[in-house]
Amino acid sequence: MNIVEVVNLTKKYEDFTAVDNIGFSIKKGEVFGFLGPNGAGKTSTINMLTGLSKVTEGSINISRIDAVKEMKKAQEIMGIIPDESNLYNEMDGFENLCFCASLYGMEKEEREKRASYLLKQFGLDNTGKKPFKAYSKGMKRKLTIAAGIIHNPKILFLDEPTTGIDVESARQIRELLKDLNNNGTTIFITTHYIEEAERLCDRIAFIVKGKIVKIGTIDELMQEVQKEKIVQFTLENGVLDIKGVIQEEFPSYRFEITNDNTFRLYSKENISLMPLMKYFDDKGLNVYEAKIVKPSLEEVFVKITGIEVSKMNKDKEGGKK
Ligand SMILES: Nc1ncnc2c1ncn2[C@@H]1O[C@H](COP(=O)(O)OP(=O)(O)OP(=O)(O)O)[C@@H](O)[C@H]1O
Repeated sequence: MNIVEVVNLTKKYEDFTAVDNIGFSIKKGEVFGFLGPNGAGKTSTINMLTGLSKVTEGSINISRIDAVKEMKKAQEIMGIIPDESNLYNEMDGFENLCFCASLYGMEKEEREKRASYLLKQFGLDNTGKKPFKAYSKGMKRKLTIAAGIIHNPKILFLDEPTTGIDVESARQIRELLKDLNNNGTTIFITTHYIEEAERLCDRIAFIVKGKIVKIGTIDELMQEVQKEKIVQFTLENGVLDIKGVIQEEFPSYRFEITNDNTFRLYSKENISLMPLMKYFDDKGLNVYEAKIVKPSLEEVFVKITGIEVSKMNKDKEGGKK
């Protein structure tokens, strides 16, 4: 079942089209990622989905609510984590969370319980009376996420949640998001980190210059560029003298030696391991490892979008955030 359906969505800033007639849906319970470089239109899209910015054209349906017409109602089931924190500098973590909870109408006892629980879950329970402004970037981001889920939203929207923070905090945030998702929260996340999209997302949309150029599960995206199946074998003995023999025995596979002990078989069809293993066994060749070789998501991204990944990260780190 789809929890989000977006059709023909467009965002214009005067004459400039930042989001150009995009459409996608998000299934209940999945982690859906928007992956794209600086200026691709990720923030403009998430801001329209969450009501932080006006839709120029198109429709957004969230949990059967027409979010263009009834955004307030749709927002009740959303958690929104913007790219910049919206918390109060002078308040400590507990006070900030209690304040957010009060905005959702939670009773004092309930909000204090929830605030304490989240501080503990996010590893911020030892910050005491420290005001938000004295938090590190990673701590700030964690508290901002905790505030965004204070009301147990059904769907969480996060705009680049790990950009510009330390590696350990980023790892903790990904773990927390995984836990939330395992407990049933649907997640929409924008990122320019390919590894992050690969680690977290069930499905990914590649967005470039305001347009979605591809959507799929990681396997589907990989298949897009991988025209042949590849299996790599590593033998304990050398492989140089078996090339001709294998090619003769298994003529439908293409054979390539990658180093002294390793070779690869390529085929348009599935490669069946059993007959190969039996063949090697009969010949007294010990297989040390047999593994399926898949392209990396980075290769897929570069091939589909034509954007060099190193360029994407550099632009971003030197960019506005
Ligand atoms: N308020 C605005 N007025 C005019 N142009 C805007 C405005 N906000 C964004 N843009 C432009 O729209 C395009 C998309 O920006 P957006 O912030 O949505 O991209 P993004 O993928 O989130 O990139 P980033 O990660 O750098 O924020 C960019 O060219 C940006 O300069």
